[in-house]
Amino acid sequence: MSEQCNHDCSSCSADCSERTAESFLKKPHEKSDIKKVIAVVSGKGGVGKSLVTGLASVIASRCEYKTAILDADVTGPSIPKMFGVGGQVAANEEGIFPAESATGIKMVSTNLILENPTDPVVWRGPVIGGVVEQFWTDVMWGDVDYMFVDMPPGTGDVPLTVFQSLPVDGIIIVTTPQDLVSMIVEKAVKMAELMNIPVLGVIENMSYIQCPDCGKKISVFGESNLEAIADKHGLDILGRLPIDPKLTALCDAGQIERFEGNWLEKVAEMLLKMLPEK
Ligand SMILES: Nc1ncnc2c1ncn2[C@@H]1O[C@H](COP(=O)(O)OP(=O)(O)OP(=O)(O)O)[C@@H](O)[C@H]1O
Repeated sequence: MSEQCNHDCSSCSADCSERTAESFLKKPHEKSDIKKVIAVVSGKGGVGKSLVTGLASVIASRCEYKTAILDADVTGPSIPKMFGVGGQVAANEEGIFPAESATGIKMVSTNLILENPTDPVVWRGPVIGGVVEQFWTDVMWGDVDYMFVDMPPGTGDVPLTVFQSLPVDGIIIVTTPQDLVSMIVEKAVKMAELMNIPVLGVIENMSYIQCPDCGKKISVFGESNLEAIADKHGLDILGRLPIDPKLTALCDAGQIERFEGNWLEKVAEMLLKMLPEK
C-alpha cells in the first residue's frame, strides 16, 4: 500500500496487496445507467461473434429492453455496418454521444470514431485496451438495460483488459462445429473462470445448412460435439444458427434488425429471466 493511499485503486498504479480484481473496474460516465453487461466472446476469429452480438441485441430490443452495443473489436469492427449505421459519433465537452440504429439500439465502435472507416487500426494492445475503456468511461450511454460487448477474438491482452475494466455480468461463447474450436471454447470457459465471470451459455454458429427444397439439415463441418463440451463444463446451449444466405445478405445490407428466425429463442428467455423488470 502506498503511503498516500486513498483506497481508490482506479487512480493508483501501485500493485499492492490491497488491490482486488474489482478495483480495476472503471466508472462509467455519470450520464450512463447500465443495468447488465453481457460480453460475447469467441476463442478465435471468424466464427460469427459479431453476428451473434448483433442478433442478441436485436432480440433484447424486440423484448423492449433499452439495448446498447459496445464494439470492443477495435481492430475489426463490424457492428455499425451490420446495422447500417455510418458517419462519426458526435461529442461535446462532457463526452461522446452513442450512435443509434433504426430501431434505437445505441452503439459505439472504432468505425464511428475514425474519419475514414476503411483506415486500418494499427494500434498496439495497451492503446486498444484504452480505447475500449474510453467507450465505457467517456460515452454518455444514458439508460441502458442490456449492453452487449462484441469482444475482440481470442483470450489475449485486450479481452483481459475488458474483463478487468467493465463490470461484465456474464459471457456468451460463440463457437462453430469444428473439433479445433472445442479446444478454443475451453480456453474461453477457463478465462471466464479465472475472471470469476459466469458463462451464460454457448451458441453454435454455422451449425448446419438447411436444404431449401426438402428442409433436410446438412452438417457442413461434420457432426458437432457441442453437447459433450457443454456437459463437461455445465454450459447451457443457447442456440444453433444455420449458415443462411439471408443472414449474410442482411448483414451486408446493414439490415440485421430485420432478421427472421427463432434460432435464439433461449437467449430471449435468458434475458427475460436476468432482468424481469424493464
Ligand atoms: N450463420 C451465418 N449465416 C450466414 N452468414 C454468416 C453467418 N455467420 C457469419 N456470417 C457472415 O460472416 C460475416 C462475418 O461474421 P462476423 O463478423 O460475425 O464474424 P466474427 O467472428 O465477429 O469475426 P471476427 O472475430 O474476425 O471479428 C458476417 O457479417 C456474415 O455476413
